[in-house]
Amino acid sequence: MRDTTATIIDGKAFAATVREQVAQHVARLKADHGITPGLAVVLVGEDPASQVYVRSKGTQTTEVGMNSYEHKLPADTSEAELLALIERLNRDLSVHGILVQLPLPAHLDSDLVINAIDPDKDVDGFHISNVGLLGTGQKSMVPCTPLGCLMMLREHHGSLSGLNAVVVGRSNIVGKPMAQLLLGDSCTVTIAHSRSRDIEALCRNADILIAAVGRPEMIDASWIKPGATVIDVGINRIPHPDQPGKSKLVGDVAYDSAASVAGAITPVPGGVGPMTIACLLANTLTACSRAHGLPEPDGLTA
Ligand SMILES: NC(=O)C1=CN([C@@H]2O[C@H](COP(=O)(O)OP(=O)(O)OC[C@H]3O[C@@H](n4cnc5c(N)ncnc54)[C@H](OP(=O)(O)O)[C@@H]3O)[C@@H](O)[C@H]2O)C=CC1
Ligand SMILES: Nc1nc(=O)c2c([nH]1)NC[C@@H]1CN(c3ccc(C(=O)N[C@@H](CCC(=O)O)C(=O)O)cc3)C=[N+]21
Repeated sequence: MRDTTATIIDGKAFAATVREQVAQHVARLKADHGITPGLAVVLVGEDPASQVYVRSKGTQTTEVGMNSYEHKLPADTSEAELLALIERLNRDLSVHGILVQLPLPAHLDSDLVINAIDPDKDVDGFHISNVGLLGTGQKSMVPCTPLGCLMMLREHHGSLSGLNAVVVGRSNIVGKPMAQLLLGDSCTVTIAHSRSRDIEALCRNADILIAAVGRPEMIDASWIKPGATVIDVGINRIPHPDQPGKSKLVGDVAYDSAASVAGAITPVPGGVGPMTIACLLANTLTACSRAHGLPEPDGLTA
């Protein structure tokens, strides 16, 4: 039995250092070139959780010195209206990054909408061109959540080469791009999902375990190899156990249990979430630098 508990990987603190780097680059772009990066965020409908998230993106965007453009459209917006807005943002030279908040209302085809974004402005990295570029190891826009996870892993481990990585979840926005990035850093990658057999045993083989499932506290100590690094992507709001009527944010990992076995672990909140937003700002800066033919910031891309 290990008598130590895991190192906490502090995503909140790391995100603050990423934002500080972004802010310094933005200040230089302004001073030397008179350019201010701009991020447009499009929200369709009134999902309260999405509204909170969009608001915090807007605040952090202006805090690092970028322009933030928020477009809030009613839930019954037609596909043609949304595509017309995206076309306008594609042509707008003051907009370097475009993010369409997902999920979209059911009457809108999210693949069609995402693929209408200019791939060079696709700061989420969800456009099929960026997915293809990432999959073939070419320069692309890298999805923010997996990029944030990769940054924390590189910071903690140095090299990831040869490590066994297990990604639980195969979504287009987290699981699959995460697996591509880990493969790019020479991990041996396994992707597990709802049909995987003996998923606990697969996970117990992981030096790096990424949980991106959306099931509150599904993964506990018994799934984890002693000393492994655990990255918890899950954001689940559950009824508060002690305070009736209140809610609580938990990950896909049972934190206390997992921390008794893992070597390092990210908390929820304060882990992957803040890094996601910091990487969105980093991607916007990268997109702006590329658009103007200027050198890209070091250490902020994959
Ligand atoms: N921190 C952040 O910045 C972000 C956090 N999130 C959070 O991450 C989590 C995952 O998000 P996302 O990828 O969009 O979710 P999806 O619902 O799109 O994908 C979930 C994946 O988990 C798999 N899965 C579901 N149940 C099980 C199970 N019992 N055992 C094994 N695998 C299972 C699914 O498998 P199958 O394909 O077979 O159905 C699917 O591949 C959510 O909690 C979300 O809120 C998401 C984005 C950003
Ligand atoms: N086009 C698009 N791109 C996204 O990247 C995207 C999206 N749509 N839709 C929703 C998911 C979810 N997501 C989160 C980002 C940050 C936190 C975050 O900062 N969480 C804080 C806590 C926030 C709170 O207290 O509610 C934390 O974990 O510490 C959470 C969730 C990005 N997503």
